Amino acid sequence: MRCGATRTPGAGRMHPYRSVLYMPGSNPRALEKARSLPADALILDLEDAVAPDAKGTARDLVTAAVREGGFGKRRLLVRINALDTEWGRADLEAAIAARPHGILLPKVSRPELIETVAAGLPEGHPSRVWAMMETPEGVLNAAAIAGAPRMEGFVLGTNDLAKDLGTRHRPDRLPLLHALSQCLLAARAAGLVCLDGVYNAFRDEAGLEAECAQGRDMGFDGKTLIHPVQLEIANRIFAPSEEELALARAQVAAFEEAQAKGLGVAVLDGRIVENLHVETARRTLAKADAIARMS
Ligand SMILES: CC(C)(COP(=O)(O)OP(=O)(O)OC[C@H]1O[C@@H](n2cnc3c(N)ncnc32)[C@H](O)[C@@H]1OP(=O)(O)O)[C@@H](O)C(=O)NCCC(=O)NCCSC(=O)C[C@H](O)C(=O)O
Ligand SMILES: [Mg+2]
Repeated sequence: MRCGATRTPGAGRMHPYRSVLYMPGSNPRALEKARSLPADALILDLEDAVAPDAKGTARDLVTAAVREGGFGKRRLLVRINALDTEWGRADLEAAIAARPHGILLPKVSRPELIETVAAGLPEGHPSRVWAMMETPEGVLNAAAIAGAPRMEGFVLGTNDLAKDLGTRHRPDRLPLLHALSQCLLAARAAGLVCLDGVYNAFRDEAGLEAECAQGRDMGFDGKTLIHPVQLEIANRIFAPSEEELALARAQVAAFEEAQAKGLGVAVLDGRIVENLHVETARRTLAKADAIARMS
């Protein structure tokens, strides 16, 4: 999907990630409901959404749900507790045994953590590694983390990041923009998926829509979400619009026509269309196809 990435895209890159819904692993009703919700991916959470005395139950529920399946084309990530907590090692072992699409590690600050987890995945194991980017040290090490083995994606943890940076929450997210951009740069350089953080006020539709549009314009693949009511907005904002698709088709057609005449550049409505624009156009069309395949 990310044709401009410097690494050959894996199968995960061909999947849309417009909407990625967290659900507490301790909530069987939410786990069941998730099988029919219109999310591109799900994060079955064992970390912050789960109270300490429910950690063991959540681990059992989540791994049973992954094994049972029934989630259709939705990709499944299991977010485990940090390996230096009392639950982390058991979570990792259980997640490896359950074989979700991705194992999401919280509060990743250094590439060595990814290397350790990747080394524990048996040869040919299907799970890829994902990193929560939510500590100042992690953001500073983003390129090294992105380049670590088995990595497939970054998830921005904007709540933890704001806490550690001491920033205030602002609608324009100005205090976080440097960190968001740095993680995006690192992810793109390594050909990874990159997902924006959550919008906490889940009943505030206008606020969510604005933040999704900002994340989309920055280049994120999609938004992480905390409540099903947020799905429609993320799915709509992160999908190519009809206007974008029409432009993409026209650019491809104009360029192919120019090429047939032996030209390297086309002109469409007074603007040049070069190879690189066609690459973007084809990516837009491929994204729409991938979204269509979700239903
Ligand atoms: C925020 C919530 C606690 C609200 O829950 P609730 O009051 O139950 O909401 P509703 O009554 O409106 O729910 C309506 C129905 O939808 C289901 N539901 C609710 N949330 C989810 C969900 N996330 N996934 C699936 N289904 C969900 C309810 O079960 C109801 O179903 P029904 O019975 O059929 O009517 C709750 O939404 C929630 O717990 N959300 C997830 C919170 C979470 O995961 N937080 C951790 C991730 S965020 C984070 O950690 C970010 C990062 O690390 C950072 O640092 O930024
Ligand atoms: Mg967090």
